[in-house]
Amino acid sequence: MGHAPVQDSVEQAMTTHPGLAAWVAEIAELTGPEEIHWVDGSEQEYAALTHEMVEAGTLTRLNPELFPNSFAAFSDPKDVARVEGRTFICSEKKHDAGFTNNWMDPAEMKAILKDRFAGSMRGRTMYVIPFVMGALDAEDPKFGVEITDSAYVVASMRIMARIGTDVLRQIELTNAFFVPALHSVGAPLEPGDKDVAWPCSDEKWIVHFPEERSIFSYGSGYGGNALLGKKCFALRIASVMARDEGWLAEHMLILKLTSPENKSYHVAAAFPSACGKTNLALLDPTIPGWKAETLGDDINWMRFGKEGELRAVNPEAGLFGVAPGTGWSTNPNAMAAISKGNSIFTNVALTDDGGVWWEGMTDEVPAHLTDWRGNSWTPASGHPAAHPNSRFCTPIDQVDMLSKDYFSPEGVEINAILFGGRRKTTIPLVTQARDWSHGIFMGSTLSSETTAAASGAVGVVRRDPMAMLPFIGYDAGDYLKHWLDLSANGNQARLPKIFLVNWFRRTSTGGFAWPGFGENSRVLKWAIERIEGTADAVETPIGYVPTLASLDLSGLEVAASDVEEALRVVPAEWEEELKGIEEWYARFGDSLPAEMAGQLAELKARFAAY
Ligand SMILES: Nc1nc2c(ncn2[C@@H]2O[C@H](COP(=O)(O)OP(=O)(O)OP(=O)(O)O)[C@@H](O)[C@H]2O)c(=O)[nH]1
Ligand SMILES: O=C([O-])CC(=O)C(=O)O
Ligand SMILES: [Mn+2]
Repeated sequence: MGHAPVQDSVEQAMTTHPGLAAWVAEIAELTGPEEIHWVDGSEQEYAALTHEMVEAGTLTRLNPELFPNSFAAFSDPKDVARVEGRTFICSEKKHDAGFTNNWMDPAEMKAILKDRFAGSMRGRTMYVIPFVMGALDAEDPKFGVEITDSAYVVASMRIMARIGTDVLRQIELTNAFFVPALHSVGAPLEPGDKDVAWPCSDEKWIVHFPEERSIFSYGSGYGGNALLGKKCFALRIASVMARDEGWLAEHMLILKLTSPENKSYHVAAAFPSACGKTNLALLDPTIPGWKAETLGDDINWMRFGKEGELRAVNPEAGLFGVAPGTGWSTNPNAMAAISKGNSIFTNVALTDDGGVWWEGMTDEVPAHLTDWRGNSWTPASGHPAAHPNSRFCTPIDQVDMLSKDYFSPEGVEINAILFGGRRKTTIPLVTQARDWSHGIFMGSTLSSETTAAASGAVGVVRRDPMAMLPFIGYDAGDYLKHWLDLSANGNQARLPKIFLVNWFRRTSTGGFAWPGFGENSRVLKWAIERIEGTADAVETPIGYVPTLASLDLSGLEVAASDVEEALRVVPAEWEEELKGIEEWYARFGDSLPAEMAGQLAELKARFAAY
């Protein structure tokens, strides 16, 4: 049963933190691994782990001349995305999970988890990963420890977060609280069993206990299901910490823009999964004289500073980006970062010379590939070579345009917040909110067509408040109230201006009305000119929309009529939209803040008078 070595390793006292030592011993006893490995985060350890995974067939080493120190992994075809239907918020009271979350009684859930995790690591190594989200020298560093039986998770966590011995020593030194995050792929090995390249279970449980701030993830090895510092901690658990401690944990990129006049601004933007955060975060502006630098591409922790200004930090250390659509023409900054190597790719296609490829990477499609399922592929195969949710996992410090402020624990002052979704109709390219409260309303009614980032149907319009629908760790109405209450304490004159954007509107002939990507710099320029009070706009019932002349379209090879289509406010479309918003707000019941109900009533009144 391997119990003796487990006890030995625990007693070799890898930590002086009594709570951590006890938790590790308890989990080892429950899950029964063959050995325990305390992750030190070193380069040697990474080299050894990736080497072992290559030997085991979990990783393919890429051609070092193309992608140095880089690997490709291929998941089980049933384990390719976050599983929202299997994700739970187990608060003591059902109401505290709200209508947007799956809930189960904590005691009932604990019993199920205990049963699933019992013996779940048999025949495997149990890794203990101390990690911190955000800076280790932050005023109040947010620690976690992930226990996992997946070496792929260890290697990926090393890219995505600060992990290892330095973090462990700091946890011990300050006797810090840490979020216990337990992960198992749920595929124990019995003596004589041969392992598979991507072990996982058909049954998946992604479970959060917000009151005790703990995470249990069973059955999946993929992305946000398994790299527990990311969505589970830095959004779901952190959103609850943020509510209790007076800050915000958001699904937002952070971007710094500098104008030709050398004035700098910081933009935060919340778009649902696979709706353009990484791309906007790594923006390559097409308008002359503007400079963009990135601070973050997925998660943003914000708090009010001493002067009541809203400050943002990115708690992550890597990019876990959607591969398809990331190419030299659309996102050269991401491509340059990836090309430096030190990356793990998951579910992309392999080229015959040992590199990787995905749809949209190059204009020219290779004549032959090995697709993500390991089959020989040609352009005639009739299906994509890379999975639509295939990902690159790359250290953020390989991004040439990384702002030096990324490393500052104080973060940067946010001047503008964008909310955006993927909508074929209705939502204009950009709309400025009338004021802060109206901006929160825009965020609370944000909608988007579903994508491959979560399992389930793709292309269905759903409401996604602040792009946080799958990530709010408590009641959604209380979450809106928290935004409103918190910002009331901020310096009102310095609150960011809020904008709603949609890069994905279609023309009547079906194509994208707006070219997107680097051209989105034109929209950001307009937003900044609105902050400065210099750009024109039309006041519509939904907010301020650019006049055609107020957008800088110089050098843009797009028909003015397409841009006009992108900007239109069509009352018939809004009649439908208002119905959707009403249905959405009805679902909040009593917990909808009155201020938001008031915003909806005002919007309806403005349309009635339009
Ligand atoms: N048409 C169009 N497509 C875009 C634009 N920006 C991003 N995309 C595409 O949208 C998809 C997802 O973009 P990402 O930037 O990776 O999305 P994300 O929000 O970071 O996604 P997550 O990592 O899942 O949170 C990719 O296929 C992109 O090519 C744009 O401005 N216009
Ligand atoms: O969590 C993941 O698997 C990837 C991601 O960033 C998202 O879905 O928003
Ligand atoms: Mn994301």
